[in-house]
Amino acid sequence: FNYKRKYIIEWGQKLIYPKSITKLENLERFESHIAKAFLSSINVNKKIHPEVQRLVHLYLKDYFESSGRININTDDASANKEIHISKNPICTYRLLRRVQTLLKDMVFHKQFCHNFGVECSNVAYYIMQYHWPKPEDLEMLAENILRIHNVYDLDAEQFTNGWISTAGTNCSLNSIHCYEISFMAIKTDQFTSAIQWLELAKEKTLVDKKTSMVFIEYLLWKVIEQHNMEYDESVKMELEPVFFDREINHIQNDFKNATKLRNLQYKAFKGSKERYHAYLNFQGVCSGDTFQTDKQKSHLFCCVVSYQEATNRIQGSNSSFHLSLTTSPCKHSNARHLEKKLEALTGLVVSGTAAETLSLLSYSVGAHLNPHFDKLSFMDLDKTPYNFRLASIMLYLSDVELGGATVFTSLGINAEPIKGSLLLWYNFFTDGSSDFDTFHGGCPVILGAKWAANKWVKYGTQLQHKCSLKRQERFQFAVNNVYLPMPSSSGEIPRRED
Ligand SMILES: O=C(O)CCC(=O)C(=O)O
Ligand SMILES: [Fe+2]
Repeated sequence: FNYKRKYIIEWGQKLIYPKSITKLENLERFESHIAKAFLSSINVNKKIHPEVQRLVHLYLKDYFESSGRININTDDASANKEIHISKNPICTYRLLRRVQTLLKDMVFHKQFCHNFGVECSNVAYYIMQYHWPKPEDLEMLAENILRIHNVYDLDAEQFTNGWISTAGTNCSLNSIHCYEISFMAIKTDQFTSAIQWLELAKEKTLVDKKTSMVFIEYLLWKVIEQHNMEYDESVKMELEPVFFDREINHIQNDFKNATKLRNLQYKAFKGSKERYHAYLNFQGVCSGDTFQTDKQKSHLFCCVVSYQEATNRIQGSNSSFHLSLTTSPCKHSNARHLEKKLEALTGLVVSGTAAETLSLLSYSVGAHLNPHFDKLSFMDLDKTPYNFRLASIMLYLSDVELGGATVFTSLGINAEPIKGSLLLWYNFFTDGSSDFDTFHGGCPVILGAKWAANKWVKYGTQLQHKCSLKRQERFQFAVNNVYLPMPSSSGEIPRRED
């Protein structure tokens, strides 16, 4: 029992907030309860210490200003148990920041527990289990926001005002938040982004007066100098770090007339199979671009097969982005059921040692996975061809509101995650050589959460698969023991749905 307790606490502490969907959701639920409790006790209340009262008001104001909804009516927002905040990167930033600063300041006031006994004990109980969000949590979330902004090339003003795509919320960022995000950009040498976020901070300061304009301007001056120092015409087409296409003048918003190298470079290297250009193509394809010819498109198969129950039970695990549960074989009785379905679906043996144990993935807002090959397992110490991953089967366990596609950067394919569907590809050709077109990654989740699972099928035991002496021929897909029709020379494939 003791061992288990220790394990749970350590596990909880290791998983930092921005990576863990379940932790973020728990924090959101906890906060909605505590906000409701504050509201009711502050209305009834007795004598509250004026400073505590000020802190509680500050906290509640922030909470109701960024509760993840468009129409806020106080009761509705705190009573509703639905998850809103942790599905939106801006709301999540506000949530973590509020708990880390405002709630902590309030709880640590020496009069707080005298005035709010029940709430005091509830916070203590929560913190025992999950710990306070740390500055690193907020930094990671700021990086996620920068990533979403960069990869999808979003309009910064709309984004910071709570509009993402067609989804609006009441969560917005003020001048201090924009400054904090620019600071993260400086810290990670993303000077182009830092300039944009500082300009935003400057504009917002004019209205909200929350930061020192002089300080922001000074910082902006320094960042522009840094950008200009590192900018050099001759490195324009080198991919790192990312700059604008010219030096920036020290006049307001001059960056708006500069082209982002991200876009120039993408134009120049779109579709390039060079590994060096993969991230550029990742950004393009994540943003919805595809660059296949019709003939190439015709090689993609889409078939509907009956496939339902197996995925539901796996949800709810405390796995975080790319922290997969590969080390513990799934003992669930559904596991064999799932394996059987996968075997029928693919014609591959996926049970026992023929495949790796199912591994779970989860992506919270802003989380992503850089482009890579699957062909080698990082878990297996024995890196012989027996353990190579012949095929990757990826199951989508959830829908994602926005973003989170799986993209193949040299093929220019973009697969949207759809709950209950799976994506299957071979990492090798039938002659045993690697298929370099399988370079792929997971796009940042913009809104919502993404749950997926991987079943990697090992090369070793798939002897029933015909090998070939022909160079670079692709394996066929055997669904329910029937090989799917391959494209004809005209590129046409008969459609098959069963
Ligand atoms: O989440 C995705 O879309 C890709 C995941 C992946 O490629 C992997 O886990 O190896
Ligand atoms: Fe992968």
